[in-house]
Amino acid sequence: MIEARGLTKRYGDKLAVDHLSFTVKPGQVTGFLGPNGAGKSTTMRLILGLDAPTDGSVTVNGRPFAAADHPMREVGALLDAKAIHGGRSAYHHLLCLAQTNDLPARRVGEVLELVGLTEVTRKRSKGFSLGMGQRLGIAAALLGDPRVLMFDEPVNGLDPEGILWIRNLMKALAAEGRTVFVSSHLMSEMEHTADHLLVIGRGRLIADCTVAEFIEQNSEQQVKVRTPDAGRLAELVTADGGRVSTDAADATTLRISRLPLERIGDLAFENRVRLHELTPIQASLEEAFMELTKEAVEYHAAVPAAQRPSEQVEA
Ligand SMILES: Nc1ncnc2c1ncn2[C@@H]1O[C@H](COP(=O)(O)OP(=O)(O)OP(=O)(O)O)[C@@H](O)[C@H]1O
Repeated sequence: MIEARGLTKRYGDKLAVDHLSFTVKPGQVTGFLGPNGAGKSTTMRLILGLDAPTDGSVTVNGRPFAAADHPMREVGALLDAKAIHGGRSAYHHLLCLAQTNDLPARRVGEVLELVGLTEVTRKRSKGFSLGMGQRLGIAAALLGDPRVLMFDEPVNGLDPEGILWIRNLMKALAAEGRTVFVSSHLMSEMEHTADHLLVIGRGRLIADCTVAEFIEQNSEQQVKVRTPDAGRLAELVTADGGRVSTDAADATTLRISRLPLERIGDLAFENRVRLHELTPIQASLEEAFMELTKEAVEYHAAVPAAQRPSEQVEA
């Protein structure tokens, strides 16, 4: 369990973390989401005692982590996978960590097997691919068999097989009753991995809920309609209180919100508008996240006009 109360970190004029209060519970994967610069890494560093808060507090299993007697047995963290001594083999890197943390040497072999690095245990980590480095970082996090695990952007730069592996590992660790806290700016990834979400923007907490609640609260249900009579249907839907957007590249397809799918079908039937498709669209976590954090993004890129989504026809 991780508990933050009024956690605040200021760097000069910059309020990187702004009065964050949250609880990360065991037995589930908690995704820590936010756009670039939102304060995720700073929060993780504060949890681990690598930085001191300007105000507020954070505890791991009821105590500040800096006070832990056996840190690696309490928390396993993957913050920067590249922060390893490249000249050492995977085996020696982990052995060194085990010895300095009073952990049995047999754990080294166990975690190497768990992360699938048994074949390269004697190889210098300098020659490791990004994915192998990530696995080695995770092996180090698991060395002390901790109840709390923290991963900062663990899938960055990984191939689909590596992403799937990390996803399944995190779920398995949570199913064992551990606390799993994972940061990402990849919404699509969290959608498949996290049970619970904490979303921050500009250092502030903007959502603390399940994935399903997050999508429901932050996005509109839409309906995709394909019809050879799109102009007529758009008029009917708009007159009935619906909101229509069209795709500049495909004049026969409409996206409709604010009207139930059944009502759209009835309107088409009553007015002899032929439909070729009528599909409900569940907004993805990515879309819900963009909607929620659009005010909290630090740096906006200009979008060329041709790439902007459709034009809106308001009711
Ligand atoms: N040591 C530091 N000195 C000054 N400013 C800092 C420092 N560390 C972080 N910041 C600033 O604090 C803010 C939060 O940064 P942080 O790295 O925690 O965000 P993040 O959510 O992890 O971002 P990203 O997804 O890009 O990694 C940023 O504006 C960053 O520039």
